[in-house]
Amino acid sequence: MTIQTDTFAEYVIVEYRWLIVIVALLPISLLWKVWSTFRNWLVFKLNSAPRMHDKKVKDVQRQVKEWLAGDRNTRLCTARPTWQTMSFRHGLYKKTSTNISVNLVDVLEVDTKNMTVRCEPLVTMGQLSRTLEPLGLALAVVPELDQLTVGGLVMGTGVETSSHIHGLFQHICLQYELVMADGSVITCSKDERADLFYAVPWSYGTLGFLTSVVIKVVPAKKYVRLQYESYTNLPELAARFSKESLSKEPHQFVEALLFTKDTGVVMTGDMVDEIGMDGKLNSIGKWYTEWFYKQVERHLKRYTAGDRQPVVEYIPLRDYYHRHTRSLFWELQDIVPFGNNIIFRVLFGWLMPPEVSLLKLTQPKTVTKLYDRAHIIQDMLVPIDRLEKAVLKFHEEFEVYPIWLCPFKVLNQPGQLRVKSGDWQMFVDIGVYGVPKAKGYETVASTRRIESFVVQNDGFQMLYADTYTTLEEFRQMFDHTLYDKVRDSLPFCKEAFPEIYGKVNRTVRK
Ligand SMILES: Cc1cc2nc3c(=O)[nH]c(=O)nc-3n(C[C@H](O)[C@H](O)[C@H](O)COP(=O)(O)OP(=O)(O)OC[C@H]3O[C@@H](n4cnc5c(N)ncnc54)[C@H](O)[C@@H]3O)c2cc1C
Ligand SMILES: NC(=O)C1=CN([C@@H]2O[C@H](COP(=O)(O)OP(=O)(O)OC[C@H]3O[C@@H](n4cnc5c(N)ncnc54)[C@H](OP(=O)(O)O)[C@@H]3O)[C@@H](O)[C@H]2O)C=CC1
Ligand SMILES: CC(C)=CCC[C@@H](C)[C@H]1CC[C@@]2(C)C3=C(CC[C@]12C)[C@@]1(C)CC[C@H](O)C(C)(C)[C@@H]1CC3
Repeated sequence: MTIQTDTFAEYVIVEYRWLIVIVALLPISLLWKVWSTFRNWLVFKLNSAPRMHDKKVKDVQRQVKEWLAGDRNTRLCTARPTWQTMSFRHGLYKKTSTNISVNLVDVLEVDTKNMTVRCEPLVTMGQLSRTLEPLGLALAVVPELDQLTVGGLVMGTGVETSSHIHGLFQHICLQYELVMADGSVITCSKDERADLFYAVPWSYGTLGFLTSVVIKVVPAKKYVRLQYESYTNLPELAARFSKESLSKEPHQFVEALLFTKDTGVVMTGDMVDEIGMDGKLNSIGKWYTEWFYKQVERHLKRYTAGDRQPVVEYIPLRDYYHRHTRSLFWELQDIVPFGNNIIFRVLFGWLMPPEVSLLKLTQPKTVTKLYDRAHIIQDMLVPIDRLEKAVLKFHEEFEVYPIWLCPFKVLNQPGQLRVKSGDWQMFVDIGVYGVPKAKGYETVASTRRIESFVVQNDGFQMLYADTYTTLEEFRQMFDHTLYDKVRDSLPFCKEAFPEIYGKVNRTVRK
């Protein structure tokens, strides 16, 4: 890790964090994975979940009604411990609010006729892709870290390399079932209580408690045929990336990784059932294989060394979906520096990655301090025509590589996201995760400058990471018109839940 430390103690804690990870976290993570995989399998096989669902929803209602009957001097939030979530920080509001246990963890029904899956909010992406794969199905958008939950992705947001076709996670959700602040259970969809349906995404649990979601699925095939095209010039890379994202007949998956300001690899993929003659099988999910982004970097190096042929590979579908899980994008290299070493991979690779929740739970204060000072984790979402300009601005302020680029469509629907005109607008997610090398980098000031760049360019920010915006700026970034109207109309809603900003701003997150 290239972070500078002030004291020797800090140095030891940071440099040897891997020791704690190897000795304690990986074995505990393994036990947890074995237990939860077995439990999910058993519940789904016994098909007990649909019968239990109503009972579990009633229990959520009971808790809300108890709060209603009391003095109501606290607000409500889910009881999911903040260390278990995929957000970067711990939400302080959990300590001061009444915690409602929404312990709903099951896939309820796969409807192959209507091509939907109904599931409960704590179902994870890994669990869903594992359940759907044997049925020849997949979610239309599979946010790639497999500990992400359906509830978090609905109430926050989810984006993936098929989002240039299907939109964000919210755009593949067809119906929500919620327990409201008055204790009632309601469902909403585009045809039933449409205002509520469109206000739920990005509401961060401030309208009601989600208890089930109906999500669109698509037919799946065995492999993804992935083509890697390397570039050594940003305008050319940006042009190729945009053209593919906006094409009338685009590839099913589009993604790019930038390794410097001027070099990167554009990846386009399609599902196929057979391995063609133009490429080899690459099972990137196997425990001994090199981390995915390192493999991509190798293609770029080969290209700059003079081998100009685009490379084609066939990747098993589920391996593709979870391609960034094993290395948590490139965040794990700072925590387990030798994690990608061949000997480590062969011996212990199957234990990776440690559970993010356990990493969060055991994070020493010193590490938090260092991440505050010298680490950036942000996903900024800007219209795709600003891609080049945005990369240059990110380079100036952060200089962090790799940069993740993922195109996504925002449908022109009511809600928190603004679209200029037409039925939809194409955006790009620019993900920066790592240690900034830019001269004069200062976490708050640099992030504030990027935030205002994003607002000026009609973009917005993912809220699992830190936002330093003021309430006014936040309301400028996200359209609150429908959200405010819905909150005004829902009984007890304002008493029960803070505004979104009250749950995501930096001062309520530790
Ligand atoms: C007890 C145990 C023993 C294992 N032994 C071996 C072994 O001998 N050889 C071996 O190859 N693997 C081994 N693994 C790892 C496992 O086979 C692979 O990680 C597989 O991808 C996990 O799939 P899953 O659905 O069982 O688990 P999951 O619970 O879905 O995943 C386990 C972890 O692997 C990650 N993961 C899941 N699928 C993928 C994927 N396709 N690509 C990238 N990451 C993924 C997830 O992020 C998760 O953290 C072992 C795992 C366990 C729990
Ligand atoms: N590829 C991608 O798209 C990625 C997305 N992310 C982000 O990660 C987050 C998801 O992480 P995850 O750990 O799954 O979710 P979290 O537990 O962090 O939940 C996120 C928010 O959703 C609310 N929420 C979750 N479940 C319910 C429910 N049943 N009812 C009401 N509110 C609920 C939470 O409310 P409360 O605070 O009350 O618990 C919280 O405000 C999202 O913000 C997502 O954008 C992160 C990485 C990648
Ligand atoms: C939209 C997309 C694709 C987002 C990808 C986000 C990932 C890079 C994020 C999600 C969770 C995340 C914030 C996390 C971390 C790194 C970046 C992650 C993995 C780490 C592991 C960094 C190290 C920290 O000590 C700590 C353990 C708290 C966090 C946990 C969450």
